[in-house]
This record gives sequence, structure tokens and C-alpha cells, in this order.
Amino acid sequence: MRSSMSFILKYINKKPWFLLGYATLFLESLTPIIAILLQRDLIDRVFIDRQYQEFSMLILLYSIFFFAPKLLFTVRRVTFYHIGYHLQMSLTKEFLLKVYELPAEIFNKEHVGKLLNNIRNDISDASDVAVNQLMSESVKILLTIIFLSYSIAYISFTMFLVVIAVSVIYYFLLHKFGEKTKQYSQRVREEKSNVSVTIEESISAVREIVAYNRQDWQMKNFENKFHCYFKAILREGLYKTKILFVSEPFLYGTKIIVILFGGMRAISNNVSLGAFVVSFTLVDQLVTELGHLFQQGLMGKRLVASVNCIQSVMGEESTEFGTLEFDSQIDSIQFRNVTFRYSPDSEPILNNLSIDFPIGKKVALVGESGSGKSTIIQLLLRAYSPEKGDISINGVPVHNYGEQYSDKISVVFQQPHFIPSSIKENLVFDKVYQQGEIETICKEMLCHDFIQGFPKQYGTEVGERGTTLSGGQKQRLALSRAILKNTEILILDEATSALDTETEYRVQQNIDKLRQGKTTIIIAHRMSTIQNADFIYVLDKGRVVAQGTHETLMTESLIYKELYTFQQVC
Ligand SMILES: Nc1ncnc2c1ncn2[C@@H]1O[C@H](COP(=O)(O)OP(=O)(O)OP(=O)(O)O)[C@@H](O)[C@H]1O
Repeated sequence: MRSSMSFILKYINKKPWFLLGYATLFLESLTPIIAILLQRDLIDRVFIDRQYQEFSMLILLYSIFFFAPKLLFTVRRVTFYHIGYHLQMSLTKEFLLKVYELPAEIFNKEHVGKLLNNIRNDISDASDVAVNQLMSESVKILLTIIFLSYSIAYISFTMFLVVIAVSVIYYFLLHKFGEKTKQYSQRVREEKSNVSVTIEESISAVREIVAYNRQDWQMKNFENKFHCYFKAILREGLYKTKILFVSEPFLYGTKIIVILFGGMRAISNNVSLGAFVVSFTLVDQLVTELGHLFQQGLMGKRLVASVNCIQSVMGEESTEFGTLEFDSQIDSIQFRNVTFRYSPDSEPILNNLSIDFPIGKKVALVGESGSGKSTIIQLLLRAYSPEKGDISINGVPVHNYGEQYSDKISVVFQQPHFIPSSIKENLVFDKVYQQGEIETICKEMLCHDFIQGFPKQYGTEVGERGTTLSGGQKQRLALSRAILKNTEILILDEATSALDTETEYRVQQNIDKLRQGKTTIIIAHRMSTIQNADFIYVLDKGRVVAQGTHETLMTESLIYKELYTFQQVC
């Protein structure tokens, strides 16, 4: 638990707030005990010794010390919530930054739903348990236990020894039950995460599920996952009940011992009636607080489980990029003898592949589905590293460049993503462009008219994944975004596949005009899209099998000719 706490502490940036929090917490722990101790004077001096003149003063003091903790509790809560929310925010930010740095293969292993679950549940759970429970509530309980023990020792040392014995036994119980509790908690987390993943998938694939009438199958799938989650919760609950079965009788047994022991001493006049009543109240309170501390100990195990889940992502190795400045113009893009596979036990996708992308030209990659075209793009975007060979720009391995690398390349995929914000925001991101500049590009990409057709025009909100737009509209918007960025390299990976042939032709013409003299790499199954490229690479099973212009390939490459003629026939 110590390592989990030190992990959390790294992200707390509101340390001065602790001062206020702990000052109120100190007073909040002390004041109720003073209120209890005042009861002894109330009984012994007012009721037994009949000093009635002290009655009103003692009642006033009692009321103050009785009500003060309620006020202090509110101040403490607000203070620690403040710390907790800031912790949650900085931890989430760090988590997201880490996700951006992760190598692409993580997203194959770790489901996006799982990552979302980390953000939604584990981070908020860890922040809440660490700050509001362990740093606040546990410290308050510990302080209360110390004050109570001191007060008990002051009244009766023998009772204090009983209390010590109870504490020691509690400590061993916690040790015995703690590890198992952590395991049950972890299991609940995993099952909950599986349920989240299933829900996330059900919603993302809603169209396919309805179209294929798979609702019942999906519900069954969800039921199975939920059943496992429920079973995990049940097991955790049963275990918690088992803990209560052991700890509760032990608590009540202690109270009975104190009544017996204290009562006998009061009967034999060894302690005053007031001292007996107060010491019993103190012990009663102490035993309750020990029970709370025990629960906090189990909470600590919950924290460890949450932190473990967060660390499983935060602990992953980030993709290592260099820091090399990238100010110069691009004059070469080379793949040299590149071999690549997605996982060590699978077949290579690219086989000793060498490509020189001509600079300032429109270059196309064609080949059958699965021949490795998109993989080449992923490697150029540095999402993966090759197993063998080099990928370099201006003779420097691409991984050596720093952040400026991404300013050199823009990319449009077949299914572009948008942030839930306005069309304009999605076009510019954090860059500043004149409205006229944006509109000119949008006109060229044939999306200005449909944007103007929306009631809020460029201020129209697009939902997550651009749900308010059609497939073709999304692609044209994504093209505008990329063209606006005006990078030295533009990659279009099936970027116009959702457009009808005529619109695609017009958009392509305009891209060619705007990208004159700049490097554009294009992948498309529709041969008419790539036909006018300056240079075409034909791929087959991860190798370049032919290269040249459309005219030369039609005479020299059987594969290319077949791809072309087949589409003409269809
Ligand atoms: N993330 C991935 N993890 C594992 N295998 C992958 C991954 N992406 C692609 N592959 C595999 O790599 C091979 C090449 O895929 P790639 O997407 O590069 O081909 P492509 O030529 O672009 O195909 P298409 O024209 O259908 O888009 C395929 O066999 C595919 O199954």
C-alpha cells in the first residue's frame, strides 16, 4: 500500500491545502473526546456532589464541544474534496498523455473500453480512496484512537491494556483478511471493466447489430459478462460478511469485558460512577473507531487494486522518439529493406521492402487487400517500428525526430474521427486561420455548401465520431482539415472511398491543384483515383512487385493490369 500511496502523492499538487485539512481534522478528533470527558464532571460534580451552580457552564461547554465537530467536519470535507478533485484531474491528464505516447500495439492488446474504464472508475476510485479515505478519514480515526487511548489510560490503565490487546488482534485480523480482500476487489474491477467493454462495443457497433439482427446475441453476451460481474461482487460481498462474522463478536465481547471489569470496580468503589460511565463511553467509542480503522485498512487494499490497474497502463513503455529538430525541407523519404510483423508469432506483413517516395509528387500504393499498403503508412507515421531495415527522411531514421515530425505529415483515413465540438474547431484544432482561408479550402473540398446548409453553419456541433454527418461529408471535412494544415507530406488512405465517382473526381482534381509540388501519398482501391499519380508502387504480400506510371504498368505489370481491367469490367 505504501508504494500505491507514493504513486498517488506524486500527482497531488495542492499540498498547502493539507495544512487547513489537518488542522480541522486535529480539532475534529479532539473535541468529541473533550465532550465525553465533560460528562464525568457532569455526573460526579453536579449530580453526585450536588454542585448545581456548575451545571449551566458544563452544559454550555458540552454543547460547544458536541457541535464543533460537525462544523469542522464540513470544512475538512470541502478541503479534502478540493484536493481529491485536483488529484483526479492531474492523474487523468497524465494518464491521457501516457495513452498518447503508447505504442500502437497496446491498442490491439488493451481494449479502448478497458482504458475508458481506467479513466472512469479506477482513477476516480483511487483519488477518492487515497484522499478522502486514507489521507483524511484514516488520519482522523487514528488521531481519535490516540486521544481516546490517552484518555482511557488516564482514567484506568488496566482498561488501556485491554484496548492495546484488542488493537493488536485487529492488526493481525487485517493482515489475514487484507490480501484476499485485495484479490476479490481486483476481480470485481476486471469483471466491471469487461461489462464496460461490452457496453462500449454494443454502442459503437449499433448499426451492425441492428442490421444483422444480432440484438439477442448481443444481449446474451452482455448477460454473460454481467453475470460474471455479479458473481464477483457476490463473492466479494460474502467475504466481507465473513470478515464481519469474525470481527463483530470480537468488538461486542470487548465491550462486555469492559462493563464487567469497570462495573465491578465501580461497585467496590475503586472508581467513581462518573469515571465508570465515561470510561465505558470512551472504550465503546474506541472499539467503534478500531472497527472503522479496520475498514480503512481494507479500503487501502482497494486502493492498491485501483492503482495496480492504473499502473498497468502508466507502467507500459512509451514509444521512444528522439529530439532532433526538423526545420529543413524534406528531400527524401526512404524505406530500406524493411521487414515488419504485428506480433512476434505472426508472419511478416512487409518483407524486405524498399521504397523511395519521390518528393513533390503524387505517389500511389496499390495492391490486393491485405498486401500491406496501410501498414507502410502506419510505419511512416511512427505508430510501429520495423523489425529489420530503416525508414528514414532526409537520411535520418524517422524515430530520431522530435515533436516537429507530426507538423510535417497530415493524414486522412477512411473513417475519420472528430472531437465533440464545432465544425470549425474540428477543422482548425488549436491553430489560427482566417475564416476566408477555411472557407476557400472547404469550397475546394466541396463541403462549404453542406456546411452553409446547417443552421449554425461552421459553428455546428459534430457529435463524437461525427455522428451528425454522412460518411462522404466526414471524409470531405477530414480532407479540408488536412489540406488546411498544408504539410509537406499528405497521406490519403482510402480518404475518398465514400464519395460518388463524380464528387471524388472533382475533389481529387482540386487536391492535385492545391498540392502541386508537394508530396501526396495515396492509397485507394478505386483505380480511377490513382491512375493519374506521378508514380505507382504495386504491392503483393508485403513486397513491391512493380513500379512506374499507369501507362508503363499497364504494359509491364500483370498484377496491375488485372487490378485495372477487373474494375473496368465491373
Ligand atoms: N493492427 C494489426 N494487428 C495485426 N495485424 C494487422 C493489423 N493491421 C493489419 N494487420 C494485418 O496486416 C496485413 C496487411 O494489412 P494492411 O492493412 O496493411 O493491408 P492493406 O493492403 O492496406 O489492406 P486493405 O486494402 O484491405 O486496407 C493484413 O493481413 C492484416 O490482417
